[in-house]
Amino acid sequence: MTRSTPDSAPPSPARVLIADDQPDVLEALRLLLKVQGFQLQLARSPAEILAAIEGHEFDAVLIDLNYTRDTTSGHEGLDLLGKIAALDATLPVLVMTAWGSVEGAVDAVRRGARDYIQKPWDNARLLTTLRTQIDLARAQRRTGKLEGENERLRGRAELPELVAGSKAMAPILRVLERIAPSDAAVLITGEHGTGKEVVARWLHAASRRAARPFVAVNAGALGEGVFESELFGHVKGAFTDAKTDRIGCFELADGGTLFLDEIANMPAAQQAKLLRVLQTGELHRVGSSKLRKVDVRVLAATNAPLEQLTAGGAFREDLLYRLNTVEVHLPPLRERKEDILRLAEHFLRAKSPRYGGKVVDLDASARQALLEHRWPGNVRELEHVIERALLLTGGSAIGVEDLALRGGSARGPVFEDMTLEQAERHLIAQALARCNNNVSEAAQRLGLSRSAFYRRMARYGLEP
Ligand SMILES: Nc1ncnc2c1ncn2[C@@H]1O[C@H](COP(=O)(O)OP(=O)(O)OP(=O)(O)O)[C@@H](O)[C@H]1O
Repeated sequence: MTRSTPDSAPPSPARVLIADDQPDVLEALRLLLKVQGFQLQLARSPAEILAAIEGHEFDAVLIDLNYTRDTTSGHEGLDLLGKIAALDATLPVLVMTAWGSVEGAVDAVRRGARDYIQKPWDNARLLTTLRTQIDLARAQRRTGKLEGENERLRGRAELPELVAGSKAMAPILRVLERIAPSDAAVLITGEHGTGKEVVARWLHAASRRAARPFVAVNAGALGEGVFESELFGHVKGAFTDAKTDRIGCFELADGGTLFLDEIANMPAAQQAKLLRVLQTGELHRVGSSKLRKVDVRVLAATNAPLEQLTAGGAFREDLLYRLNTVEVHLPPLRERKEDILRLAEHFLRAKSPRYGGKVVDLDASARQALLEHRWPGNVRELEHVIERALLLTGGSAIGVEDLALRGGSARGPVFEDMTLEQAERHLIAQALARCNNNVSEAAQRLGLSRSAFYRRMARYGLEP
C-alpha cells in the first residue's frame, strides 16, 4: 500500500499532545515519537490535557482513557472527548485502550475519537495511524477555512447535499420539505453522527432565513461560567476577563437560525435561562440591564432519548415543549443500509479533489465490507473511513484493505484474524468488563467454574 501526501509542499513538523497517567507509558511514547520528528507536549491528567489544548494548537492528541487510579470504566476519558471537541472540533483525537476493551474503544469512536490504539501497541501501526489522522486533519482544516471564507463571501447558505434515498429516510424528507419554510422549532434526534447538524443546515438553507446567519453552538458543553456569555453575550467589565463587549450566539443569529446541539447535557440552571429567552424573545447581555429583542428560529439536537430524561426530571418539560414543535428522528445508518453505498460514493466524489482529484471507485470487496459493517459511528464514521481510504489507496479502486475497518462488523468481532489464545483472552477480558469485574458472574457467563476462570485470567495476566 502506498501513502500519498495530499500536498507537495514540505510539511511542517506535527505537534502532538500525548497523555497518560502512567509515567513509563508516557516516556515510551515520548521516545518513540521524538525520534520520528514529532514536536511533543505531555499531559498526565484530563485537566492538563484541556489546559494544553486551550493554550496551543495541535495536529493530533493521543490520550489514554483511564485516569483515576482504580478506575477502568473509561468514563473520565469519554467525558474528556466531549470537552476536547468543544474546544477544537477539528482536532483529531486518538484514544489508547487496554487490549480487549474493544467496546470502550467503539464507544470512544462513537463520541468523536478518530481512531483507537490498543495497548500494548505496535509501533509501526501506531505511527501509521497517527500520521494518517494528522494528514487528514490538516487537509480538513485547510478546506474548512476556504469553505468558511467562501460562505461569508457568498452570503446565502446553499442547500447541503443530503443523501437520503433509503425507504427509512423517505418520510423524513417529506417532513423536512414541509417544515423548512416555516419558523417551527425542530428537535432533531438520533445517534451520534447520523446527520443531525446537516439536517439543521438543510432546514436553514431551505427557509426564508437562508440569507441570514446559521449559528451552531454545542449547548451541552458550555460550562457554568461561559454559558450565558456565549449565548447572550456580555458587556465590557461584566466579569474579570470581559475586556471588551461580546455579542452572543442569539444576537449573531438574529434574523437567521440558531442550532443548539447536545441539549440533553444542559444543567437545570442553564435550561431555565434558555427557556426565559425562548419565551420572551428578549435577552440581556451579561452585565447589562438593556433588553434586546432577537428574531431567531431555534433548531435543537440531541442523541439522548429526551422523553426518558423528562420523565426522570433531568430535562424541563416546558423547555422540551418549546424546542420540539416538530420532532425529526434520524435512524442509525445500520437501519438504512440502502444509503451506505450512496453515501460512500457521495463522499468519494466530494472529497477526491482534496486528494489530487483522481477518479476512485470502490471494488466489490470494499462494497461488501461497507454493507456488512455495523457503523457504530454512523455517517460520520463512514465519512472518515472513505477519506482515510482515499488517502491510503495507491490505485484507482479502493479495496477492502484500504478501508481498514475494525470491530463493529455485523458478523461480530474480528475473531477470524485472531489466534485461539487471543480470542480466549479477548472473551475473558470482555466478560469481566461486561460484568463490572465480578468474577463469579463473568465465569458463569462463559460457562466456566470460578477456578477455571481464575486460571485463565492468570494465564493472560488479567486482573479484575
Ligand atoms: N444524509 C447525509 N448526506 C450527506 N452527508 C451526511 C449525511 N448525514 C451525515 N452526513 C455527514 O456526516 C458527518 C456527520 O454528520 P453530522 O455532524 O450532521 O452528525 P450529527 O448527528 O450532528 O453528529 P453528533 O451527534 O456527533 O453531533 C458530517 O460531515 C455530515 O456532512
